[in-house]
Amino acid sequence: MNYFDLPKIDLHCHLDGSVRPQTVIDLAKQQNITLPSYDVDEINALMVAPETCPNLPEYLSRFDLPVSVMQTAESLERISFELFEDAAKENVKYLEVRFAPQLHIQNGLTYEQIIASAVKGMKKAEALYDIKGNYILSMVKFLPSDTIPQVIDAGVGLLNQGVVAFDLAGSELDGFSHDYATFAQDAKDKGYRVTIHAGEQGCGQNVYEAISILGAERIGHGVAIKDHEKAYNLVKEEDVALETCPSSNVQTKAIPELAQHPIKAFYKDGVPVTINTDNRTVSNTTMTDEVRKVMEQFELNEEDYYQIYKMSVKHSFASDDVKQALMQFAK
Ligand SMILES: O=c1[nH]cnc2c1ncn2[C@@H]1O[C@H](CO)[C@@H](O)[C@H]1O
Ligand SMILES: [Zn+2]
Repeated sequence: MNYFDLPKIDLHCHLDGSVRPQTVIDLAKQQNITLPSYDVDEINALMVAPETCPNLPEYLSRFDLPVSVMQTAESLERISFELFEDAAKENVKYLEVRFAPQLHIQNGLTYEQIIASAVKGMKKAEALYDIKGNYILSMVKFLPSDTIPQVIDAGVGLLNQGVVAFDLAGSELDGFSHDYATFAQDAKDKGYRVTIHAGEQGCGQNVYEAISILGAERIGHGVAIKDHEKAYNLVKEEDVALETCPSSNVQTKAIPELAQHPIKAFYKDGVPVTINTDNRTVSNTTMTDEVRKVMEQFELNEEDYYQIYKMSVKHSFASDDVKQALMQFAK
């Protein structure tokens, strides 16, 4: 099967984890930011996480460098454009990108400016390439939560015009959902869809709570439900799609090795699964690579692929028109 040519959908991709190394260098020079090196391979090596990290926090440390150059409207717009361009060039037809506006205020940008810049870059790419997209606003749990309502409000003006959903990202402590219930409710009341990182580093109970307390319609990763019957059953009952990111899951030790990824068992048992990159640079991957890895490791065929593709369409936060167009690519 030609994985490059397949139409692909990525529902879980972080902007700051998917920056071209050369762009980090260009932007640092423009902004007079000192880098540890100006060699593209060395910068790349600093941004790519090891194939197996000791843990998720070690993986997350790789975001500091790209985030340092993502503090202006121009840089956010450029990085957003380039991410959509890179994805379009490998036949990704629909891409939901997430990022944390809270991480981009170091030079005084407002949350509105930050969100608008990312959306502007996406729209430029949509006009040029055969790709559609949307933005998900991630709230990072390692920052104080008091600014979350401001981020939610800042995105409302672009809701369903480039912004679609609310997410929680960052390291995962047991029981975190209890601390974010009012924020997720606020987002839902204002028209956001909800996806939550859960069951990645943490336990299956976190997935159960992300759905039952935060109203998650999709779960980022969710691998831990394999050991948690209550969460597993709730995911099935509520038809919550798992945003699976195979390479990232190996790197962060969410699973010991790809062969032990539960994606095939989930798929065969009717759990809605999708295949995604998580971070194109930090995980040193592409959608083509992620699809290839899953298909070859688990001996899935073209029919299986299109089943998964259709699940991605169904569970995407795209408009009905876009979903209909995406279905045209399916066999
Ligand atoms: O796999 C992941 N799990 C949890 N948090 C993540 C993952 N990848 C990235 N981020 C976090 O999300 C922020 C916004 O994009 C990133 O800065 C990083 O801290
Ligand atoms: Zn993620």
